[in-house]
Amino acid sequence: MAPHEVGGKPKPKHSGRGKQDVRSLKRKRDGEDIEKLQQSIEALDPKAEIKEFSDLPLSHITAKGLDASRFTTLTDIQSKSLPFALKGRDILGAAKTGSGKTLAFLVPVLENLYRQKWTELDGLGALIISPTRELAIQIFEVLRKIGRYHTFSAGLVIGGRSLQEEKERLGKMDILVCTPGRMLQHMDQTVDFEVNNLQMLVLDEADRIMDMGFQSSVDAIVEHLPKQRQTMLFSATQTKKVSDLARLSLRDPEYVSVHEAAASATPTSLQQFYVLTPLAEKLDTLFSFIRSNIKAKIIVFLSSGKQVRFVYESFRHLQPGIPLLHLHGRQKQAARLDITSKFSASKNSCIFATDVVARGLDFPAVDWVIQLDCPEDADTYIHRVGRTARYERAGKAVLFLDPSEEEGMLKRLAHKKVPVQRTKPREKKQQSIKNQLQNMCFQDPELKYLGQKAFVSYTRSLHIQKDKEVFKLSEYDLEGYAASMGLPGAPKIKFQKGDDAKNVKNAPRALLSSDDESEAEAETETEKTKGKKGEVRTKYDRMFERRNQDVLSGHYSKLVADHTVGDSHADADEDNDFLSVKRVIPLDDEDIGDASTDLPASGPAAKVIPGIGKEAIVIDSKRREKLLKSKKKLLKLKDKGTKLVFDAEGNPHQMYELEDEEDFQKRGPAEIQRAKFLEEEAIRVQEADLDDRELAKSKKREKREKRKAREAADMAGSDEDVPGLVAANSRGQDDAMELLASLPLADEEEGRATKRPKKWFEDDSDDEKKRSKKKARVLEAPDEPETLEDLEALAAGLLD
Ligand SMILES: Nc1ncnc2c1ncn2[C@@H]1O[C@H](COP(=O)(O)OP(=O)(O)OP(=O)(O)O)[C@@H](O)[C@H]1O
Repeated sequence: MAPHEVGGKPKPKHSGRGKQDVRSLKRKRDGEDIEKLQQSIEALDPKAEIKEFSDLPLSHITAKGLDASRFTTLTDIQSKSLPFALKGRDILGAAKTGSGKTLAFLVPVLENLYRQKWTELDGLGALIISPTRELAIQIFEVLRKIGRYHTFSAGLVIGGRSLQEEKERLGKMDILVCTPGRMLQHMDQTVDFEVNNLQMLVLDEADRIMDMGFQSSVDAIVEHLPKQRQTMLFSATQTKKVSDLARLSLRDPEYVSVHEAAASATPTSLQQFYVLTPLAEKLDTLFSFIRSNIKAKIIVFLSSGKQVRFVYESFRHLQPGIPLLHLHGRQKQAARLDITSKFSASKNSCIFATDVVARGLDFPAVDWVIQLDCPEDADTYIHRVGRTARYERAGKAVLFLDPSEEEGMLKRLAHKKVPVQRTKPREKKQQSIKNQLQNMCFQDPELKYLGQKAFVSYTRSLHIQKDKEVFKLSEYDLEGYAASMGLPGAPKIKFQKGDDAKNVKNAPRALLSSDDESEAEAETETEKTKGKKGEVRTKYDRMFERRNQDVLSGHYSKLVADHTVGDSHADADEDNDFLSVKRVIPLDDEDIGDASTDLPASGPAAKVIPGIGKEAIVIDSKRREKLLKSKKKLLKLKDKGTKLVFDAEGNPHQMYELEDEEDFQKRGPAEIQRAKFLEEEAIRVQEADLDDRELAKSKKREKREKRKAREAADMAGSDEDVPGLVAANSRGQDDAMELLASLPLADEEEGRATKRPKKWFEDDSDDEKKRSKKKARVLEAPDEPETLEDLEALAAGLLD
């Protein structure tokens, strides 16, 4: 949480009695102010046409904050809802994107608490719920700006920080801006978090909160709150669903829907177009568009985080000449904040984003909103285009439609009063990036893999769309799309029945399997680690829950086989795959040389691939790959090498070469030659044996003589003493007993071992393990080291 004193102005210092006088005077004056304010509010005609903030009965500190933030004139939604909200009425507010809804609820929050002289001793006064972290941060920033002269403390509860730290500060807050999941976690877990006194509840982007899978969280939050309170719901696309009202226990709410009678549901300063581009051409069209708008600020919406990552990564390589950014829910919070502020600050850049993250965000001066993947419904369309043409600024939006989507989507947009007109990309500006993408995917397996995942997630999103009049899966050219992404084929996908696009897409991340892309924000720590019944789910549990586990592995093995060996034998056992990507690597010397890149594997996975004549290796697990990063293991796989002998002319020969058959015959029958060879060799061995014996004898003799000489020298320099103590004295020990005393006794050794202070992380079993390890090591050491490994083992034992 980022706690913050909303009003942070230093108070003037006074001393003694003077200080008390000033305080009581101030209190009296504030009391009068508040009383006057209250009267003005009661007298306020909520239907009066109010144009300026200065015409509203606001406290001087809120007025000063608004003025300092340069807010003077009211927007439509502010002018229509503020009088009711200031009077404490429940509000159901709907207004177009970028029309100033944030101030429409923040001003009443500050004012109504101020008039009640709210302090932290009263507990939490207002709770503002937002569907996404980014939007919550944005609301909090506006609150800080306009509330800078107030003395309320306000906090952000959006997750991503230490729960404990948040817990400690929660009790001191007057106003909280939060995402639903994290808030609920605190309500359930934080002991002294007092919400019984809450005065105001605000739901920004209420329709989104409701259909993003947060219903149950919101229900649970509302259950903790007192029934007597003011509730305000704001959204760009208002629904008057009775069920929603019942759930939030709104009391006689005022419907403020400023643009209901307007000719369009989108700002009039927004120009909206659509282009018909078959799926297989949309990346080309997008790239051409970006290339010809490199001085603009562009947002491109895609259907999933994987799509976002693939398009971002591949376009980055293509360098269109404009800074590229990407934003999706799988990014870490800090990275997301960094990206949003970079995009906000930039004059020209292009950001690829998913819906959930970018919803409600107020990026200044966006020129273009591009919808590369068709939105799931007209409301999503409205939210997306709402990122441009905000607060009286101009903006343009382009929707990319596959011919099969055209009729259905245009019908939906017309129904929601969204005026779009068809436009065509200029032929001569159109350029194809298909070949480049193919090259890139061929050279960079990571990118190809990303492309495959993006393809799968996109296709799946089409499958789970509810509106089958718009999304007709069989009519898309999916093979063509895969090819346009640079993939050598379309991965096969098994679809699950009964998936609901909105639920899957908007459900909190934790509720989905890790393969699903969702950017919903209400991820709680408990949800993250625990399953439905509260049991802890491990990485492996999640792995087993994944759908379409073999989609990519099967496809990938095929690709690799096609590309690397041109033979399908490589994936003969692909049916046994478990989400594994096999890489087939021909085993030649260069491959072995570069152990850091593609490593061949040993063991059962090694196969001879027909067609290349060499042993090739299938890497089917990370563990195997890691194991093989040892040069020693690699050497085993390498050819052993052959010993050569050189003749007088310096020509190399094998140690044993077959001699010419005719020469051999000339020397007589084979049997006689063999007997002769054996006789000669026996004589040679006998001679060699004599030499060896002679050598051994002379060595023994030499040793004996040396020992005698040493003993004679010792006898000459010592007293008549006990021979056993000679060695001790010869090492410079004055008293032989000293040496003996310093040696441990057999049972003392054991005693000392038990007395040895234990390291805090050791336990008895560790000791035992160590001891048995030592024993095992000694036993394992071979009597006579034969190989390099034996020598190493022996050396390791000696060092111990
Ligand atoms: N009275 C005002 N005077 C000048 N600028 C304003 C005023 N009210 C709001 N704005 C500006 O208009 C922009 C849009 O405001 P805001 O984000 O509140 O819109 P919104 O209706 O909540 O949009 P969305 O539905 O997309 O979330 C902001 O940049 C804000 O600073």
